[in-house]
Amino acid sequence: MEAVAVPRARTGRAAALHRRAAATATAASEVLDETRPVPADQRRQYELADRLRSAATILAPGWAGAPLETLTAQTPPDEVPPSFVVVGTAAPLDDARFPALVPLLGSGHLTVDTDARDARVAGLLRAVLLRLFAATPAGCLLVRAVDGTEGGEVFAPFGALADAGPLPPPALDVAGLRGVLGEAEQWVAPDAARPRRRDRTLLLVVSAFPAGTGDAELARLAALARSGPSAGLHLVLAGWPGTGRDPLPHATPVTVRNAYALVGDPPGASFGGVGDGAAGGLNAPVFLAEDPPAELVETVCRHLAEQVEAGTRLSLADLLPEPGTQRWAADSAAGLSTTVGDAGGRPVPVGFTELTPHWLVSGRSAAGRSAFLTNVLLGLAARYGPEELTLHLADLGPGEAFVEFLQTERDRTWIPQVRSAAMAADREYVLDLFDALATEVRRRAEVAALTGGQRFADLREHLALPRIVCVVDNLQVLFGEPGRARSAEVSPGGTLLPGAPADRSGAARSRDRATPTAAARSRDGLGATALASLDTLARAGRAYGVHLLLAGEDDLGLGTGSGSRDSMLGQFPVRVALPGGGAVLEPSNDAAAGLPVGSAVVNTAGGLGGPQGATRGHERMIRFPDPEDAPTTVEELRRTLWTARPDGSSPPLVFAGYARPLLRNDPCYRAALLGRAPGPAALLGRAVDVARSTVAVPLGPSTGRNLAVLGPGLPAARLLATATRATAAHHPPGTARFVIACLVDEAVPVAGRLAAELAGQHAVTTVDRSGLAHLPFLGSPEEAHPGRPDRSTRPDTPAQAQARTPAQVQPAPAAPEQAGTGSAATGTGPVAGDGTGPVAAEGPIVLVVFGLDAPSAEELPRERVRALLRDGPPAGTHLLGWWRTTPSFAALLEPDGEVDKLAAVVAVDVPGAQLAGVFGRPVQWRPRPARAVLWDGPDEQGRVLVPFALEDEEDQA
Ligand SMILES: Nc1ncnc2c1ncn2[C@@H]1O[C@H](COP(=O)(O)OP(=O)(O)OP(=O)(O)O)[C@@H](O)[C@H]1O
Repeated sequence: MEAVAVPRARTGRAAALHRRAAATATAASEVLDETRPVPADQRRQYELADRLRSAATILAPGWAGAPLETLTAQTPPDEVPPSFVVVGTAAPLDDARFPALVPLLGSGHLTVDTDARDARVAGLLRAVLLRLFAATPAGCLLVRAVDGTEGGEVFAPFGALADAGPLPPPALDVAGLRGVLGEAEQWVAPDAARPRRRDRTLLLVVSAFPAGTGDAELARLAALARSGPSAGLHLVLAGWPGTGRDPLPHATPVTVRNAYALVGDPPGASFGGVGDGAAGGLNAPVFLAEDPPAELVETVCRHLAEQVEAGTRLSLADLLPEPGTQRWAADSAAGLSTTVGDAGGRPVPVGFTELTPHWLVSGRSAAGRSAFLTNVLLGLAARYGPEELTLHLADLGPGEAFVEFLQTERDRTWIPQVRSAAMAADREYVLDLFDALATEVRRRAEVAALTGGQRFADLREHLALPRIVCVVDNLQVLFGEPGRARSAEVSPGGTLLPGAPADRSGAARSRDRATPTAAARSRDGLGATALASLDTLARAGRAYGVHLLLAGEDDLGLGTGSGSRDSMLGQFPVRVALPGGGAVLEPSNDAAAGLPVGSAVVNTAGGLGGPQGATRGHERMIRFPDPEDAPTTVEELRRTLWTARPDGSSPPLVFAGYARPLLRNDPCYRAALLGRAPGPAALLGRAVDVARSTVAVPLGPSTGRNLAVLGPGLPAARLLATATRATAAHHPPGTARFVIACLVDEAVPVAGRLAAELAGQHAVTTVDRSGLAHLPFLGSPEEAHPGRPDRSTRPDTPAQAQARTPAQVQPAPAAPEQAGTGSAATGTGPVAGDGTGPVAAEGPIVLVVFGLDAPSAEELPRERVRALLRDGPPAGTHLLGWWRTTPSFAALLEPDGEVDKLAAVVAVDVPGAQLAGVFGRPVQWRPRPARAVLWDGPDEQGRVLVPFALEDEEDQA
């Protein structure tokens, strides 16, 4: 019984299980029926699949939709990005299949409900990315990826695209996701200043949302989805959380099932067709696109990277406003902004505003610093007119800089925003530039105070106030040793206009480079003064539209790398690190390591770094073009801007540290020749300053209005000769008398030429040493004033002197070569005291003596020379003298006497230490070629000047 009962029971249980299974199957099939595509009429399915296959070859040809096995890395892209891309194979029947296409680029987005931790989804993403990259012309598709899967390897096969730019390494965490969102938001933000390039598309791909992704990020994605398609932004989001959240706007949703996937309706359309009554979506199961072979992905990416590198070389035009946009349309009230380069296909703008007032740019020599600066300046000049922007440019390094902006001998156009420019500038020039800018800041501050403390943007409503950008390159020289960067004394161009470069050729940019040394760290007095001025200017300038762009090597001598968060450096939030320029970033920020030429790290947070691998909103790696590759663009831009310059614009004031000014071109000299000088003066050269002032020693009728030239060599003698020529020009021809004595052999040619040249204009008498000793105003008291007590060392009046001259002054030599030092009488010159030349009878007398320190000069009693210096000028006699040794001049000073009671002193090649004895205080000056320093007046700190070159100086050398 028992044996029978058991099978029965089992049978009963089996029957019950069967019934239950049948009921489950029925229930399951009811559920599945709701979702599984309902098989339609078979024949129709075959026909439809056939038609859809044909349609797919048209809608998604080649890389967009063809089977991968039919494609190779050499298969070319289409001319425009594909509108559709295949996501899998739809199979309404096992043997009726067609490619499942979705619209993406140009129209919408794609979401997948499952993330890439499911290998099929990872494969789908790689397949879609591969197809889109390969189907789009190189450089037109930019992808930003977020990979929240463990290990973050979903996009690893695309690594070759990282360096080239189209697909930077993916963001791996939520901070990175936010960075990518920020970038995408910028992409869609309407911004007139940098219109989007219409030939580029940004695709944001998320393989899985990183841990910590919250509602805020998802909401930002939804907002991007709404505005993206019309702005060229598209999203592919795997793991898009569907539950409790609306579908992503404008997206085609893909839902992954166990064996297949379902493709929902694309935005604004239905697969089912009108009136089909289907629940929506493609009415067929879709087998997702398979993971493409890794080698194919790598080959395609390598190929693409090469094309991007070669084919999308940036050109200067990419940084300028699009052709056809209105010139100088931008307003600088709120700030200036220009495109400095390109980050992964996106233009990168950087500005000068109150928040980012000043920039530091660093790069080693030949790192493209000039190229970067030129791009920035041309970009600004193209956007902001002269009423919005003024530029001051200075380069402390040797060589010709900023030539693109200035007049040359061959091309007289210039960039009209440039007010001043200096190449191979002296440190004193930059100091003067800072002073001039500080004065302008004070002026603006005063106006602001008068108008009730208005801000810059408001002030502009009352006043024409351009923003000012001051660029100083090779700033480290300012804090280094004086003269470290000096290279050439004479202009390489030889026949330069004063201060004008010979041409704008690239060859002129090859420089004799100065390398900063550790010694540069110890600032001298001038360096310390410069730093203090810079500090003041940086702080005060930001609120008044005065901006600094400081460039150079290493830390620019500012100590940025020391870790000190100095508050002055805090005024420079924008840091640009070119190759070798990582010192302007925070020490822990190694973003600039290994940069190639033509790229830079642009950081707007004072060089601060951020989490490794994360996309940093405040930092971009950019590429920038070499403007030398686009000479025509530069040329056309300069000409266009110059043509549009406001009426009355004058060219920039240019200082070229390697050039020597010529007397005949000097404006004060020309004015003197035309009788328009304010008073007699000796002109020495041009100051090392922004205004390019002529350095003059007025020779009025007051005590001590003489010139003492100190210096051991011929440059000092030449300076004396030129100063004398200039003095002569201040007197109408024939109204002055020049008495020239040369007591040292080496200056004989210089003195002779001078005498010959002046003889055509004035009475000139050349005397030797004994003639000098017997001059009425220098001789012994008895000789000078017979019968008069020697109170005074006052010389004869000019009339007295004139009365005595024929007897006591020897005529000038017949030819310059004959001017000598040995004999008492030296023959007759073309103009002499014999009344045969254009002789001045009553005019001032200028006594010019070369070599007042010579042993023969000892015949001149010191007290007589002193008296002449002190009392001669009121009586119309001025001494212009050259002392080769400083002590011989210092000996003329009375104890506690002030030098300015005797003469203005100009030193050529005399170290500061030797001058202390003359001025009674320490003098900081290291002589350098083609520079002199003038002290004229009791409080004079010494004015650095470039002495005039003699026209024939090279012959004489
Ligand atoms: N974006 C670029 N891509 C490729 N080459 C570049 C780029 N910019 C500049 N160069 C080239 O690099 C070299 C150095 O450029 P540049 O003169 O601008 O450097 P620099 O840093 O100013 O040099 P230095 O200050 O030492 O004179 C030049 O031959 C220039 O043509």
